Amino acid sequence: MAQVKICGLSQPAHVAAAVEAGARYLGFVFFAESPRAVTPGRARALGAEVPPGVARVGLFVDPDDALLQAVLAEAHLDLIQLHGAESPGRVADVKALTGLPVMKAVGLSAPEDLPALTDYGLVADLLLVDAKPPKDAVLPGGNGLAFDWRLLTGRRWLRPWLLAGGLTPANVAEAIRLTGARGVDVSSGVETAPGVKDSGMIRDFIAAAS
Ligand SMILES: O=C(O)c1ccccc1NCC(=O)[C@H](O)[C@H](O)COP(=O)(O)O
Repeated sequence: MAQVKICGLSQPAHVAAAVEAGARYLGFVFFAESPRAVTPGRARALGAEVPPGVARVGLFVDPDDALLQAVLAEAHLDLIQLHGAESPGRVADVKALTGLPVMKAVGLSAPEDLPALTDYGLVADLLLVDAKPPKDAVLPGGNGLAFDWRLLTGRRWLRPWLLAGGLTPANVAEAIRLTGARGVDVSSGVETAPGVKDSGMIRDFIAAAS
């Protein structure tokens, strides 16, 4: 079974559905422009009853130190996800500042994008291999866009990685088969509208990734 991250959670029922179905990672978005954004207090409450072995992931986009410190002062997080244009040096700085492992998202659309996975693999603890967002996108992730999974054929990186981008209950099994991913991440593929998760879709996604 691939490990599953359900990203952009904001409601207790959806956290419960994800945990009961076997999610390994729960993502909370700290990016104001996102329809999935939560406050640190909300994330703290959502993560309060999470059992050991399920990681609470804080998703940030080019955060400054003050934001990271403010969120961590209130919310209990186990992992930081950086989903902006953070450099490898900034990834290392965030690890040092927070004392938490960092997952770096890398957007792919063409073979030229692949070397970034090697560069970030030197500093990040985990990699999130996502679709590169369109140039006019408001959000750098969570857009429901897939990339050509064949780009990953035969590739290996220095760190464990999760596949993301346009995954749904209907396509995740095929995505895992084609890429060999041992972890998958979904946001809009388990929603009925932007930011509105669906417990049944969460369960279906995790079952299909098994
Ligand atoms: O989900 C968001 O709103 C978001 C906002 C800003 C940066 C990243 C964001 N999501 C990133 C994720 O981790 C998504 O799960 C990943 O990009 C896949 O999204 P989707 O294609 O919608 O499943």
